[in-house]
Amino acid sequence: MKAFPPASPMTALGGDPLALRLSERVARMVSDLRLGLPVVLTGADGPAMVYPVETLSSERFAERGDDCQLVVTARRAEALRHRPHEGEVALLAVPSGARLDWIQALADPSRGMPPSGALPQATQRAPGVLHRAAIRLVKAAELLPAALVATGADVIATALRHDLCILPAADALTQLQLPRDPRPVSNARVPMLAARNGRLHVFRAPDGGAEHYVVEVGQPDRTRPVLVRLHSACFTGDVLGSLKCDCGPQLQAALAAMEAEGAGVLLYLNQEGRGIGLANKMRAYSLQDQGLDTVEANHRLGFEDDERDFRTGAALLRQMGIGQVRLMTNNPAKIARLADEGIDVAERVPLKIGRGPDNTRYLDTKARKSGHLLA
Ligand SMILES: Nc1nc2c(ncn2[C@@H]2O[C@H](COP(=O)(O)OP(=O)(O)OP(=O)(O)O)[C@@H](O)[C@H]2O)c(=O)[nH]1
Ligand SMILES: [Zn+2]
Repeated sequence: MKAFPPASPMTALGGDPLALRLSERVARMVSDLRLGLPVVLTGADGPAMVYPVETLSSERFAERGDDCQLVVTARRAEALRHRPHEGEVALLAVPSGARLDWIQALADPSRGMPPSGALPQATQRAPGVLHRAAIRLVKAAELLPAALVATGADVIATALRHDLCILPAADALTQLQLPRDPRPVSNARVPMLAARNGRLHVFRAPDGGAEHYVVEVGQPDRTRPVLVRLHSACFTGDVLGSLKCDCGPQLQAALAAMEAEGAGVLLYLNQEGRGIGLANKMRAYSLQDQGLDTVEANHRLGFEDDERDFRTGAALLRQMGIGQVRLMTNNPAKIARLADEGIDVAERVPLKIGRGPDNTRYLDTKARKSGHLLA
């Protein structure tokens, strides 16, 4: 077998500054998958070509080779009426004559459930690190959480011939699980309707991933707990004024409370749709229009209820020099995650606003299933 590029985390530290770091290689993989390109992961059973189900073209699908399996999350496998899976992912058989349409329908509930006779069988093989890494990669690309994994003798040769990204699956998985500490880029004064004395700080992930924003109101006293809101991006609620959730009113009320107290910090975390991305959130909304609640819809798509990583929020607070907070939230998980990261949550400040006829079911589901506090 031809040698393929080494990719240990030390790659770039040894000497050559142009050598790609592991984080950069993983970031490239994520962009390639969004483009519909395959990437190669190597594991205990050899190398495998990993194809993103959502963005795959039929021409590329036709080149996949015979030994091919569909990797989905355990949640999606259960939605496809497979027995409960213990691990994070499940492996389903792809018959050699399978059509791309059929595979995409298995990944995408908006295409309707295939008839029971057309559901795939589980494979005899147990999923491993390579399959977990494949799912984490497509999730990081904010695609439907499904990938085709194809093995064969010439995977590495093909990858080298076509300049495809190659990485050991274990390294990719480790990298994807690391916190991504954003770095400050720029900041400037932004007077807002709700808070005149505002300053917007832009932070960027070192791997080129999503930017996150910190809105600082006034000049918070860092020696005492700072009034803080961790707000996750909600294009529909924050920008469009959607009535399906309470995000827009919460955002404005948090800024107004900071203005009233004279100081505070709002983190605007770009983890749209509780971390699944806007396209998947709209898929979840379609499922909600068919009667599923917000948690069931995420599960039907193959996601967990909440895919956010609040380590980013803690890192932003540290960057802003804030160690103690009075957190504006109804979500106890946010308090727990910040505390895990060493942030002292001195007080929870409830943020009850924006309930209406269009979001009653959503807010009640969050209270019943996700532990949100009603008072
Ligand atoms: N997947 C999914 N995400 C949703 C849905 N409705 C709203 N969201 C997202 O949920 C997130 C709401 O985040 P936050 O405002 O931080 O709220 P929270 O976790 O409920 O907690 P608090 O508001 O602090 O009590 C945003 O990222 C929204 O885009 C939905 O039905 N499905
Ligand atoms: Zn919202």
